[in-house]
Amino acid sequence: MLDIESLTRQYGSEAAVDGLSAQLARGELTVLIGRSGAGKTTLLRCLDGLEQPDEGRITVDDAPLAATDAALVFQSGALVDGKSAVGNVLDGALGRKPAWRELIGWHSPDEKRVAIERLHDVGLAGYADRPVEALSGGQQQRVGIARALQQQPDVLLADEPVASLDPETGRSVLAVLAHAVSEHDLFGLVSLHQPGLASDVADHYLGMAGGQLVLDRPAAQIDSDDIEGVYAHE
Ligand SMILES: Nc1ncnc2c1ncn2[C@@H]1O[C@H](COP(=O)(O)OP(=O)(O)OP(=O)(O)O)[C@@H](O)[C@H]1O
Repeated sequence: MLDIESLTRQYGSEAAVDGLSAQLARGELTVLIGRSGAGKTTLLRCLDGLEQPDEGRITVDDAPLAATDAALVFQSGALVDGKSAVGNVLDGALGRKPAWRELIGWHSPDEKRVAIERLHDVGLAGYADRPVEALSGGQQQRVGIARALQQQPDVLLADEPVASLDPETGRSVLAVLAHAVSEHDLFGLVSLHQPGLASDVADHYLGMAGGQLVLDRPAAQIDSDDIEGVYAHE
């Protein structure tokens, strides 16, 4: 289990995440919903180690979660134009390598083989050498997922990864995320503004309002009133 215990992150006098406790199960995709400003991004950034909580803790099987255990897929993919798909995937793991390797961008043949496998995982086997700017938005998001997987995370996070995609493409990208989570037995947490897009692949839903948890339920027990209830909170 991944345990989030009484997590608080303050910005000045405002708590963006306010004493939130929740659990994620391994191999499951949890969808995080809530109105704009509810605290979803802040929670994801605390899990990714980009923000330090003011209070509370995050543990996996009782051990503190390290920043290197989590990988975050950004809304826009955050890819480097001019680089190939496989080059972008390889860069995903660079922060974990010695500084000299980061400087010259050196990758071992084994890392390159794994990066090609990650592209295969996300349905982009034939696109390794394609510059990322010559890929569609959905394909770019798949590269972003492969890039996160290259970091060999235990926790796969995604912050509104399908916000800029049409519904059908968004669904297919979420299916790729869900597949990666179950295939690699990860803890998966994805924030979404259109929860309906995840209805086929979500295992669990968390809802936030005003930094607090207002919904925590398995997908099998969710109905539209539950979802609307989250957005009804001020
Ligand atoms: N770096 C920051 N400095 C000050 N306040 C911040 C900062 N980041 C977020 N906040 C505030 O914290 C609250 C939660 O923001 P957050 O981005 O986590 O919400 P969100 O649910 O992800 O919203 P959205 O769906 O619009 O992305 C908001 O009131 C926001 O203004």
